[in-house]
Amino acid sequence: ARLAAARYGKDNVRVYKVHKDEATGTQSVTEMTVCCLLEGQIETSYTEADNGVVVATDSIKNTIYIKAKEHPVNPPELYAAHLGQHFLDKYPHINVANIKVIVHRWTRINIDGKPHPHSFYRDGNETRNVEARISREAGIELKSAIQGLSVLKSTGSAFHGFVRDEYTTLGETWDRILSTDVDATWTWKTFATVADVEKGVERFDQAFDAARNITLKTFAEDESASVQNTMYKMCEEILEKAAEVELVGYSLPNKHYFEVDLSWHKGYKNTGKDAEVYAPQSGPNGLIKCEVARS
Ligand SMILES: O=c1[nH]c(=O)c2nn[nH]c2[nH]1
Repeated sequence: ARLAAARYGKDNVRVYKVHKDEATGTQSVTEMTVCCLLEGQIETSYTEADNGVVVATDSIKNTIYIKAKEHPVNPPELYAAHLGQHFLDKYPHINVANIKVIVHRWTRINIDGKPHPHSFYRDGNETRNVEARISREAGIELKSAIQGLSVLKSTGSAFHGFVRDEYTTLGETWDRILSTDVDATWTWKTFATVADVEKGVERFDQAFDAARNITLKTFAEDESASVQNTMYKMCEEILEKAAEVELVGYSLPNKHYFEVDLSWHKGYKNTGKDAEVYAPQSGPNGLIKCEVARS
């Protein structure tokens, strides 16, 4: 037998960092969950119980906190780059750091129309994520994402003209509910160094805001002919907006809402154009995926 692949580290490292603006007294908070897995000349720790090559996962966990103290945690793309590069700089035998940063939402509370200086609420399970691969050989590869942004539209979605054969029971519709949990990713050009990530660092927040706004606007305004076509439009717009992004992807569950026929009860009309009461389905669900490149 031979070791075909290996990476190890610490997962589910929860980190919180507060920024206190002395001038205004306003405090800002960031909460994230970090996974850091290392690759390199570590084979003998698996094959020969040689722990001399092992940077303990406990030390990796410590490093995640230390780098959060030393460096900004925003944007998460920059924090991930600093954290990953540390392992290559410190340990000659470590050649790749795989890092995932999941940033949770703490949205500032508005009290009587005024933003509160140090109070926040969790507005949804939506997260902003970064997956980074920092490699001695290939440089810094960053993939940013929005996950868990649940959206629904009560009309403005159709699905008809699809294959009809002896396997088909689904009726055509020109007016349906569309509901999904957005999982959008955008992959950046490769950065050679952390300095290159840092130069023009505003690109990351700008791309996140653009991706989120484009997703919501296109979802709301597109007279959707299918999930496929609507998500493709989102990809095109994000590519247009973010020059240094090379690839955009979506993975969207189609969370079905079934009409409930109530005609057996006093002849109630509740289907087609009279449908008001529906049965939201937990499963099965459609799952539509795509990746769109610049050209
Ligand atoms: O938008 C949709 N795309 C599909 O491929 C599909 N299949 N059933 N319903 C569907 N809705």
